Amino acid sequence: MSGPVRLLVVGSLNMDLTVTVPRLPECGETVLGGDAARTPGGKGANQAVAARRLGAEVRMVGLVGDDVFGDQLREAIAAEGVDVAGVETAADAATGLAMIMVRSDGENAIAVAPGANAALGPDTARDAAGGGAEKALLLQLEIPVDACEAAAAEARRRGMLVVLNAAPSPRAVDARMARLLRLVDLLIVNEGEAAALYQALRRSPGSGAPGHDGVHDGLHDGVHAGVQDGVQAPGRDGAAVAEALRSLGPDRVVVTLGADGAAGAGPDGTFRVAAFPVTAVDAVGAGDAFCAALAIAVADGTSLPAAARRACAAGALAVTRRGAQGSLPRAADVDALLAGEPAGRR
Ligand SMILES: Nc1ncnc2c1ncn2[C@@H]1O[C@H](COP(=O)(O)OP(=O)(O)OP(=O)(O)O)[C@@H](O)[C@H]1O
Repeated sequence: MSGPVRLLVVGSLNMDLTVTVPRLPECGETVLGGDAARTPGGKGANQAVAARRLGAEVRMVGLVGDDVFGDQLREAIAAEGVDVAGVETAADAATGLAMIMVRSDGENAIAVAPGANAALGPDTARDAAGGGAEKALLLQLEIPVDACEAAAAEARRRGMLVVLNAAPSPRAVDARMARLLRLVDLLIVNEGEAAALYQALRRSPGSGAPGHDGVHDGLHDGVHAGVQDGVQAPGRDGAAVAEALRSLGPDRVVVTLGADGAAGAGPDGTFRVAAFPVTAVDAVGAGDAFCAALAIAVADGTSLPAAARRACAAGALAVTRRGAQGSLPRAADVDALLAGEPAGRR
């Protein structure tokens, strides 16, 4: 490796308010929970911290509100060593807020109030991508799509690797989302996000997406239904779905499959990566650790399957600990798990 990978994250910062619950409430129901916690989060900030802990040099660009949460978020990621010069304060906006419920088996449900994140404009995003010497740009969908598009276009013009974690799930692939996807080199989605994009792909005429055989398959051998907002995942397996999603633009696509690992597709074909067996405590942060690890490894020239294996190790370690940023593993932890040391020894 020729020094640390330099990564730019243009994305969200949220304060996470987390309550542990014995089960996730039904509509109209109140469930009495246990401990509550207030911790720094937001997919952008989480992935920035994850990448930093995994050894990258990271610059974050985003917006917080003019309030105490905003100051706390900026301080939290600065304390991790992330460059926060591009994290600005939006006047007249509250800091983004995420309400998280975590079930005892680690599964979660989340509602986000975007606040200042929604005010991040395309000019700021474009300037961010044009103003550094990073090798890769890492984006998520907790900021406006036109900001992502502006950053991605500029990053691509500069020859950077453009990575998009299409989370939270896009509700529709409208013209702007379609344009963004065509600017992306590496797309990372979980099962629900993959299902939503796949459905959109199949609805578009002449998409070339494989047909549905009438069986309500999950993304991976029928283990999970892959349902998000009523959308049924139609593919037979994650690798086939990843391959189909390449027709949206990204050359490389990786689908995360929770406790079943990940699947992907690239110019060299499709692959599956098994999950590392761990005791799940809290799934929050797994996706963020995975995305950061994958982006760094691919930016560093690692093959996609090997990068996905490393990312699975990072994701597995994140589920063994509570919280979002607090649960993110360090490079040495990932190296140890890849070398066969059981998770939790560190
Ligand atoms: N229970 C688990 N055991 C082992 N590895 C896991 C487990 N859950 C997640 N992972 C790892 O983390 C990766 C990301 O997890 P997942 O597919 O749940 O993403 P996500 O839905 O984006 O997560 P998040 O809940 O953080 O938003 C998986 O591909 C897998 O490698």
